[in-house]
Amino acid sequence: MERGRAHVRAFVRELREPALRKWRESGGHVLERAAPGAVLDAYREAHVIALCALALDAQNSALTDRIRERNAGPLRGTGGPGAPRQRPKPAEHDDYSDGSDVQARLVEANVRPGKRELVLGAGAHEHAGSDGRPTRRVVADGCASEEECRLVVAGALLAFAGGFSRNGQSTLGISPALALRLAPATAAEGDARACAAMRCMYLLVERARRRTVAEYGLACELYVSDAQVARLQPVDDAAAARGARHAPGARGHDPWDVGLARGDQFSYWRPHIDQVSVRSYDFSALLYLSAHGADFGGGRLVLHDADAERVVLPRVGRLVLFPSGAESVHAVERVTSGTRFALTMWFTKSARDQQPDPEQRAWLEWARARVDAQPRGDKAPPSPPPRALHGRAPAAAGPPFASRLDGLRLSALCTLPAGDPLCRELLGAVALGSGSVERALAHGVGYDPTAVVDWHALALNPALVAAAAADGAPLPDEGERELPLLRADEWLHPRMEACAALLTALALPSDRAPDGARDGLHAHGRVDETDVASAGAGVASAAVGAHSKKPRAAAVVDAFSVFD
Ligand SMILES: O=C(O)CCC(=O)C(=O)O
Ligand SMILES: [Fe+2]
Repeated sequence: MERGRAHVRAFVRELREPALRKWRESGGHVLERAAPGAVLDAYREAHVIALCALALDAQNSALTDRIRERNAGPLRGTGGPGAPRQRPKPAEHDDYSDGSDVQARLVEANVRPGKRELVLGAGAHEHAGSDGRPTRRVVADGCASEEECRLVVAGALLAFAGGFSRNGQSTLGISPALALRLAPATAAEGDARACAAMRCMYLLVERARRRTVAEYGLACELYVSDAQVARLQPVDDAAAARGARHAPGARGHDPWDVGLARGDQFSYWRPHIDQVSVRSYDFSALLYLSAHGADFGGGRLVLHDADAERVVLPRVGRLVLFPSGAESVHAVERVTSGTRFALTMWFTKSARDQQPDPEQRAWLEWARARVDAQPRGDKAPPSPPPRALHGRAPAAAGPPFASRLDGLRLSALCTLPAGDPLCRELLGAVALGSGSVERALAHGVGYDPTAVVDWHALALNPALVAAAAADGAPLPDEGERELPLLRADEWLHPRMEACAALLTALALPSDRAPDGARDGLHAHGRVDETDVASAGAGVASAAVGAHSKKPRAAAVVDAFSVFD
């Protein structure tokens, strides 16, 4: 084990510089400009670890491919777990109508060169909108502090680690799934630091919701319909035209260019009406987390009104509000350099269309109570909510997860998007105890609950590695840079073993394939088939020639991949 750990440490040390470079390219430069503190350092370290894990996964799959080639006959065309996946092509949406005649007509009428341009400064602005009807837009500065904005960016970066983006755009839904991913359950009660970014996101959404109620003098209740962190980066036209996915900052494919984050199929620079995408949206709210000019070039918000283009320049902590309907045809100008981060929110008057997740509601209520406590100067802010899920309290008092590992497993599972049926089922299962999680998996992805569950397989998920580091890892300080990395070796170690085993297998003469691969694995020592399956399902299946029997772990991993 010690020798293995030394390898992991050497590996991480070697990858540290390129991983840090990647962190900057994926948006970390926004944080560096503002001299990050200890918490942000921890998020950056977690990101570096997640990227190292991703690089290992990339190595694993490259090796897997080579072994599959070597073992060509029996494995070719079987569509086994290691085979390239056929993903459905996203629908083309660039005819500017989305099936909406109103949007098509208003874009045609209002998006044209030569219009005068007016910059909207801070304040409330009343004027005729895109459809000529009077409307009110609000630009409010200082709605979030620099520190809050940086924390949200740090958390989002961690969640985006190694993820693809589409058309330079990545979005991160703020949901219970993300809550579990960024704030493993064991940290929720005791360690505010680990879930600081998540709480901050909820707090800011709630602040924006209240501000919208106040600015529009609403007598009715207003609910959160959707909320996400959006990252925009420059993208080259040819790739965008192909709808290609990019690793942020990458020019071609590199070891980091793997991931699970969802890209958005829309081009953000395309003029649109928010209500056309989701009918129940009543108000759109944007809280900018990085600054036009300082953090990125381009990226201005443009409202295409009948008489003029009204432009908003994003600044850190600046909130923009506008009704989501036909009065607000808008687009974001292309980002030409750097990284633009925004918290994008949509509110609805319809109780039916609010975000339905019970845990999220519990967190929102907590956030509301916290906002209430602030002006009163209460010394003790309310404690975070218990994890009430699907109307059921956790099985026992105290933390709902028996161990830290339990929390981490579930945080990995919960990288599924909120609203996804499997995600729902899993979240519901959390409330009932881990036996039900297995049953939910059995139902959702054909996981075999009677087999011995090898949860270690979930170490494949970069979020889990990141969570391991974010969850209570000692904060690095000068001279102790490696502390979180040492903890990460638990998670990286099995993958290192798998890589080494595969290399051994590759060195064997090809006439011994496919058994050669299996022998190679055993020859490597401590690695038996179970270990290898736990280190990488795709790797294992190719390496041991188990193409006809889908390993359990692969079933779980596939479940993630269909949603990305
Ligand atoms: O980020 C912005 O300024 C606007 C984003 C937007 O229009 C959208 O996400 O629908
Ligand atoms: Fe929009």
